[in-house]
Amino acid sequence: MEEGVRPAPCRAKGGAPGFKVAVLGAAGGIGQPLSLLMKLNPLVSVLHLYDVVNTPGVTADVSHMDTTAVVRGFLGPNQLEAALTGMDLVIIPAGLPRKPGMTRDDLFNKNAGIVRSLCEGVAKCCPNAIVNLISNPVNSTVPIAAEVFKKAGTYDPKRLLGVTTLDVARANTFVAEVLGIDPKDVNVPVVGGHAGVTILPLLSQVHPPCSFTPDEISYLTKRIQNGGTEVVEAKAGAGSATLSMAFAAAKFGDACLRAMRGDAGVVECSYVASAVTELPFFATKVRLGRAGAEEVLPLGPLNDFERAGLEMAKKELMESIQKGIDFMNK
Ligand SMILES: NC(=O)c1ccc[n+]([C@@H]2O[C@H](COP(=O)([O-])OP(=O)(O)OC[C@H]3O[C@@H](n4cnc5c(N)ncnc54)[C@H](O)[C@@H]3O)[C@@H](O)[C@H]2O)c1
Ligand SMILES: O=C(O)C[C@H](O)C(=O)O
Repeated sequence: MEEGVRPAPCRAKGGAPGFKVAVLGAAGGIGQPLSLLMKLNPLVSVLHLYDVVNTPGVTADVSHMDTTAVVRGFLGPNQLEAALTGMDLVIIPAGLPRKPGMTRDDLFNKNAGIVRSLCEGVAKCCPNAIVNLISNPVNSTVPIAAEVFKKAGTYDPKRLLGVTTLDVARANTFVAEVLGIDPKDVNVPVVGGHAGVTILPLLSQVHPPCSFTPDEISYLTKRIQNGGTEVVEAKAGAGSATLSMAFAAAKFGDACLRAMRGDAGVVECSYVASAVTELPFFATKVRLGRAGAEEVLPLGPLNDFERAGLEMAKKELMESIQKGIDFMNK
């Protein structure tokens, strides 16, 4: 018979410098590869993995990677407070994913309550943590989180960031394919929100500067807006983007940590409280700093096609934002 795992007779290790990061929903399709990627991040000294199922196994597995971060697992609501206490960065991919035929908004009824309870935990146990919110529908879950923090008296708009990095990753990939260059050399700002027409790639502002034919603009805009659905349909009922999302979340989390360390010039697109439009939340480039989204950058010059897209995006976004706010005030 195999011997059980006994506590190691180890000598005390001095706390490694670095940040304490929690992943909520760590046993899920995104959560598992995201936990692996955060365990690889040298800026992370402590990694807390929380879920309502399967965290003991995921934690045992990830903790055997010989990288610096100390990994601890937490299972179920009774352990949420322990998972969150002392955290600097909380990444939230908890909640249901889409199946073919569903919109992200169809997830609202299940995921709104999950995000509310997790954010109540953040407000109580680590009110100064920076929150990276992934759970869909992001256009509504970020306003829900803001309302939770307002009710708790802990709201700092700079610290609440909706993760739209996957839209940028897709835009960079598809644009690079059309231009025949390496995606790592491409940067496409994607603004608005994270669903359908609210995902607005600014192809007039692509770096390196380039121009597209009307056909290319139409193809690229549709493909970027439809990227999530492309994966949902390809997975045919087995969920939505997990691996590319874990990659994108790890990239965004790393940008937040570098900025928290004091690195200058860290700029990423994110869905945040914003005065760039008349809407209370909007995704644009933001400059990240020690306190989170320290500066929300303007849209920059838009062409006629993008201006028309912006109007469509704002109409849908307004409804999604209001739905989130209403959920918290009913
Ligand atoms: N922002 C984005 O760009 C983006 C991209 C992809 C997916 N998503 C969203 O991310 C979410 C997760 O997707 P997934 O594919 O990992 O789903 P999944 O079902 O594989 O995993 C979700 C995990 O959340 C856990 N969970 C459920 N309720 C919880 C709670 N109260 N507390 C903690 N954990 C809880 C589940 O147990 C599960 O392990 C979905 O809402 C999906 O739509 C967002
Ligand atoms: O499309 C989804 O439902 C998941 C996610 O929002 C994505 O863009 O891949």
